[in-house]
Amino acid sequence: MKRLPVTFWTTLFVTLVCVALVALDFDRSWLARKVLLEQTERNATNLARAMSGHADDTLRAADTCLTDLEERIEVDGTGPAQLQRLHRLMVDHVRTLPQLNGLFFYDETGRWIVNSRPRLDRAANNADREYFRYHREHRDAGPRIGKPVASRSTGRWVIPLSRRIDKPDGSFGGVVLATIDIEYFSRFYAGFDIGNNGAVALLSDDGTLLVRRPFKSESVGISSVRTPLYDAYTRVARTGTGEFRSTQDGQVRLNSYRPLQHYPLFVTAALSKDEVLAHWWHDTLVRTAGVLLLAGLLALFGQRLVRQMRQRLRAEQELREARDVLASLNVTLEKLALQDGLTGLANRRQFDVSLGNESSRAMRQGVPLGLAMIDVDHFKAYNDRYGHSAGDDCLRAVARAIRQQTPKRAGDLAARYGGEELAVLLPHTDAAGTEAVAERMREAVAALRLPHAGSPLGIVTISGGAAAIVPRRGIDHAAVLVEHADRALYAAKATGRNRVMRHAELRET
Ligand SMILES: Nc1nc2c(ncn2[C@@H]2O[C@H](COP(=O)(O)OP(=O)(O)OP(=O)(O)O)[C@@H](O)[C@H]2O)c(=O)[nH]1
Repeated sequence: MKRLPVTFWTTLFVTLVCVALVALDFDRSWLARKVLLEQTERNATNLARAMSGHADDTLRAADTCLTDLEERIEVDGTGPAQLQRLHRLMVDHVRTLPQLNGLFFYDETGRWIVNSRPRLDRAANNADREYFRYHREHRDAGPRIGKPVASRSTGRWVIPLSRRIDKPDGSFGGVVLATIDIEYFSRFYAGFDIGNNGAVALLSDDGTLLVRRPFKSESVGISSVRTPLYDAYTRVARTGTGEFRSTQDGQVRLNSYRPLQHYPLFVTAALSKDEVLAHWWHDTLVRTAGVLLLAGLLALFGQRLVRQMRQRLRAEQELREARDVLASLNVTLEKLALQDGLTGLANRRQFDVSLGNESSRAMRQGVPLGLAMIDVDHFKAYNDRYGHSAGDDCLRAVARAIRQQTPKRAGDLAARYGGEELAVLLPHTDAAGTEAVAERMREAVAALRLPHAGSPLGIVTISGGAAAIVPRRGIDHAAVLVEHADRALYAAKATGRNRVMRHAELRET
């Protein structure tokens, strides 16, 4: 499988980190929102429970007064002394129970008989009130909670709580009424922290709105039957929570609703979802902006890093290629510098270096160093007859034959010494050995049988001069060796060519 480049992994890593950052932040925000909404729902439920208990207690205290009054009227009658006592009792109750706006007793015609007010308006008549008509027509003994009305005696909004009075014969004997101040509930509800857009309300089971915060007098007594909240209360469950849009102000709220324990009423506490989530939105937007900025910076740095890595990798690749080109160029240059272009043998420069090195080595080791100087016979004539280019070909052929005959020991070197003159350096070789090698070379060239009309033999031949010395310190042995070999070559030329001569002095060494 192809290995993916490091830039790919870096890009992948940076991308993953960025995505993980954003995903973690999103998850955290969503969890915070969930927790906040759950907390809000719990708050609304606790509020509804407190309201329900409070309303129950409020009504029960008022109802207890009514039961007390009912019993006294039915047992003691309504003589002047009894009425006076009833008046005192009513005043007492209203003083001690802050929720009570007033206590009243009307006879069977609706006439005001006694109440908790200091002055009694005997001309007033409440026979037209809904609760009065109800008790006149129904015999049930339980208390009745009526629709809120503006009190005739005080002008304040009150909730009527009433009970029927029976005469000893069981016929209708009038109504005792407690009016409960809506203000009392409003004051209690004002103490709740429901934010700016929260709402709480007390409603009767028939859907009539009794008290609401925020308070609007035109809302008191209206019907909530066609609201999603009432629908849920009557059709789904009498205790529950839900998200409903208010028909009063159009706000979506988290509602918790529950009935009163002893009276046909229910309460609802509703907290505005938008308001609850406003802080969360603010926090989330600020943090998300931060996280996005961070991720953006990371991506930017990552991108720069990857670009730099790419550039570096490209530069490294280019460097490697340049180095390879340079290396091969160097090899070529080296070869060019050390090789003779025409014959492919070592050039004069390499010959001189090798001669110096081998001479020193031979001196250190005390061994002989042999040198054969070789020259093509009558080469001028060859050139003249066959042309310079053919002369070059001839030189190449001679060089090839000499290279083939050059021993392959370390240090053995065949070189073009200059013009048509060649030199063969043979370390560890004495004069006889050198002569033998040169002789083999001569034979090999003759065996080529290259035609040479300018030569008495009719073929290309070579002459060789062989010499060897054991170099000693203090003398330029290299120069001496070349001179000896040259002299031997000269002798070979002088004595007829196509032969190899050994330098005479060497025989003495
Ligand atoms: N074609 C060709 N000729 C060369 C080259 N180098 C030297 N020569 C020729 O080799 C000839 C050498 O001639 P000489 O040194 O006078 O002697 P020769 O004709 O070989 O006669 P002997 O050496 O006495 O047998 C000259 O004519 C040079 O021009 C070369 O690279 N190519």
